[in-house]
Amino acid sequence: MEKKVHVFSEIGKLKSVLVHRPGDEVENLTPEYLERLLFDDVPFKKVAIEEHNKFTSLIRENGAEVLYIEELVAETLDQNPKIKEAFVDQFINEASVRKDLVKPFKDFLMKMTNLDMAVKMIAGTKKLELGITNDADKYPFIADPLPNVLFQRDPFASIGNGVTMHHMWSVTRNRETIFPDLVFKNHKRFAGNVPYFYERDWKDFIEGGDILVLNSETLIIGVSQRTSMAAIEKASKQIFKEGSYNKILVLDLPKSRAFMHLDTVFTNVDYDKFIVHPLIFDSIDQFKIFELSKDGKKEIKKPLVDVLSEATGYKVQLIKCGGEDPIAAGREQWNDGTNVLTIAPGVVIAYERNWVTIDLLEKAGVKVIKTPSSELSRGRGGPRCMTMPIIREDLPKKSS
Ligand SMILES: NC(=[NH2+])NCCC[C@H](N)C(=O)O
Repeated sequence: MEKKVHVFSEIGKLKSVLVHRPGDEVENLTPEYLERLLFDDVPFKKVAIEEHNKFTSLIRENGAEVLYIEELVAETLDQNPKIKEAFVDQFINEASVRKDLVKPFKDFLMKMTNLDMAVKMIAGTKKLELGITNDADKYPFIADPLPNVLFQRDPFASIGNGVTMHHMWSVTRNRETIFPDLVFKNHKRFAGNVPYFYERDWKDFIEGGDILVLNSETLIIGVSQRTSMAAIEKASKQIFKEGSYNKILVLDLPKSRAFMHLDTVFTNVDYDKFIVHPLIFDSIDQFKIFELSKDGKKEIKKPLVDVLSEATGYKVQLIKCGGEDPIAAGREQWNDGTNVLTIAPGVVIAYERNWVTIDLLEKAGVKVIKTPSSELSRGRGGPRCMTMPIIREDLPKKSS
């Protein structure tokens, strides 16, 4: 199978996926920085790494290649030594490093191996590490940590054979897209073969947690706290022109942190099955559905389940995260109960803590592979958020 980007569904057998194993960045957090850095707690690194290793070994055991963003960055720089300095300059510039620290920080990074440097860029650098102990300014970092690199779902999205490279909603997360942008433009495996449907320096914000590749004709994208309608409309022009797509269903969600992305309330787990938060299920009136096509945008005034049945060609079943119990629904949604990674039609990896939702999925005939999540869940992201598929097998064409 070709090695570039190939993702024409949310459920086709997963063959290659991008992740980041948590590192020192999750220990470069204190309560006062959590809100700005968009992390909800301070994970115990040792256990977070063990949990992540377990998660990736489950993916491998099920037949997919696991790629690490920090390794791809290092390989890209190994293959193209001439671009290293410009990349370091760009990183320093985007990290808003204080003027007088630019030179020592650049020397510090340039001396490292490419892999150590990529890992360090994600981890953040403390003034202490450069021997600065009595700075008048008490802010401890030269460059902030990037704890949300754990969530590879968001900085870009694989759509068909191309990607949308995102302008992310927050200043802190927007720095993350420098890594995949470097890789897709310069790594031998991808360079010249991955069309962009969105660029990181376009102004409207969009994030991968809102993008769901339903099949080879239809995408579903959420308008959320993180993704604006303007960005979707802009991306749609490129996608309709260069991709195989002719339709984007837009779900206009309530804008809040608990529902920051579409995949915190909605995921596709089988040909005819979606897992949804009761909010979507019960309050269909609280959000609007639009259809974008080459002919423009129109509102669709039909229940979500009918819209999905039409788009998939199956009689769609919606499975409620947390079932009928509003406490279980609220708790499990907060811990990413809807945020499962589908690794083949009807087979998902889920956080084992969300047992009410897991039980309902199993009753609906979905195979659930459980993965531990005490520490991984502290950043508010689940198995889907932690992964960006690079290759999925195509789904068989539906005969009827
Ligand atoms: N696709 C997702 N739901 N990603 C979750 C990202 C969580 C992350 N802490 C943030 O606020 O951005």
